[in-house]
Amino acid sequence: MTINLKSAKSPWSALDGVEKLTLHPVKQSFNKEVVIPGSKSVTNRAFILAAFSEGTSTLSGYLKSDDTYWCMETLKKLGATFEFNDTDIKVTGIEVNQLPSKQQVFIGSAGTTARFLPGILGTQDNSEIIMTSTEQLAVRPHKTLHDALTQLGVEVNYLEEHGQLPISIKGNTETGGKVSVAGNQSSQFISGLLMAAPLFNKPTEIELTTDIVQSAYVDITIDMMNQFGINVDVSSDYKQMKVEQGKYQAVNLPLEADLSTACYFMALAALTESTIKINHLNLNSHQPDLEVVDILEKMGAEVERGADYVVISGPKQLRGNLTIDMNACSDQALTIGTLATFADGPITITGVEHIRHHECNRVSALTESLSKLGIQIEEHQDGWTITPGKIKSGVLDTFDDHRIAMSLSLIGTKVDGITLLDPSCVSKTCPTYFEMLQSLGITIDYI
Ligand SMILES: O=C(O)C1=C[C@@H](OP(=O)(O)O)[C@@H](O)[C@H](O)C1
Ligand SMILES: C=C(OP(=O)(O)O)C(=O)O
Repeated sequence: MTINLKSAKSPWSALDGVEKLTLHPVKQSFNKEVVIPGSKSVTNRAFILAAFSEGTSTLSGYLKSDDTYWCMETLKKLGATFEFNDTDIKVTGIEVNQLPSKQQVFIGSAGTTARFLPGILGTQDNSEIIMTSTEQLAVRPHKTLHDALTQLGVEVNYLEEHGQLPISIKGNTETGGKVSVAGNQSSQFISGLLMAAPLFNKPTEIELTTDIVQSAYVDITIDMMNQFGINVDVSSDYKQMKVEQGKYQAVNLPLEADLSTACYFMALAALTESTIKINHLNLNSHQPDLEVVDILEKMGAEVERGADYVVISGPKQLRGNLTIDMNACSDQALTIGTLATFADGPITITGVEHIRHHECNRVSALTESLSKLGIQIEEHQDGWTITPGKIKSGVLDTFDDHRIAMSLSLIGTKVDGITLLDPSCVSKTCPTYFEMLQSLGITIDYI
């Protein structure tokens, strides 16, 4: 019998009990501002690093969503304390080697927690942690990370299916050294090895056997390790990384807004001939989805880049006849794929084969969804060619995938009769997503 759960719903989820919703097209273009919630990627890194730091960190602007809730609950069960108000959270770190001797944790559907935590847990002596998840996360790729941790002396055991969650992780007194690992399935494996590295007993050298997908997420990791007092030595081609032993030190840190979430609002402006100003955006951020600003500009949107904001204004007609390699910012492949249906010529998206192993098989899920709406979409192993055409109304599955739901919702702001099933799956990273659309004047019927 499986100990994994079906649902990642948490006290921070929204739309409890809402089975579906119907969006109504925008009647008139608008000019509005939005403030985007905190970044999932930055929040979960900050929670984990703070939980393994000496002292108490204060984190402001953290994200409240399913992924961050289960990360926090897991760290609390491991001994970290979290005291929070609406904007700040104070995290007091776990004493070295003071993990519970045996503990079971549930991490929801968060790829970040699944890949960032096992290594760190393996640095602590005398403990056995059982990591369980949703069924969705259990079957995503993990084994490459676990094999690398085994090379470094961590004991990882599969409790049900080989290569899947749940796992048990046992700490050891002899850890660290050299490890070779592939980065072409998930950048999160590299981030997880890096975050654990300073806490191993020996200095750690990581050698990459391939390029890294979405490598900017590794930059975010290195940056945040720096902020918590640890330096990483990286070769210019990212193939060699060295980390000396050290202890993370508590910090006071404002956390960045989620640029992946921001993209849906930028896309909305581009699509509806509207103007949306996104406030409190770090335009020097490492978050790779910032590249969408340039993609929208290529598609004809007007962009104003301010010191800490961006304004996107949509054109009368989005441009197509483009081929876009989205390997570096693949969380947004679905967003651009959706916008492509409204362009003036076909758009080909390449480089995103690895998103077949995200929350769902995102490549085939978009093919299925757009085909259902009558759009011509040719699926490739690493993306699609999407040819704009007349779009029908329809009831669309969201595949328990927040990005499928948020991307397909954009179609409903242009086309009558788009209904999304299980809209609360947006709670993985943005529980307030549909409320934010409503605040921009979009009418939504909840059923
Ligand atoms: O490190 C991170 O915070 C993330 C890395 C990426 O995952 P992969 O590298 O597994 O594609 C990205 O898709 C995910 O949303 C967040
Ligand atoms: C792939 C994603 O999530 P995760 O952090 O679970 O990998 C995502 O948010 O698009």
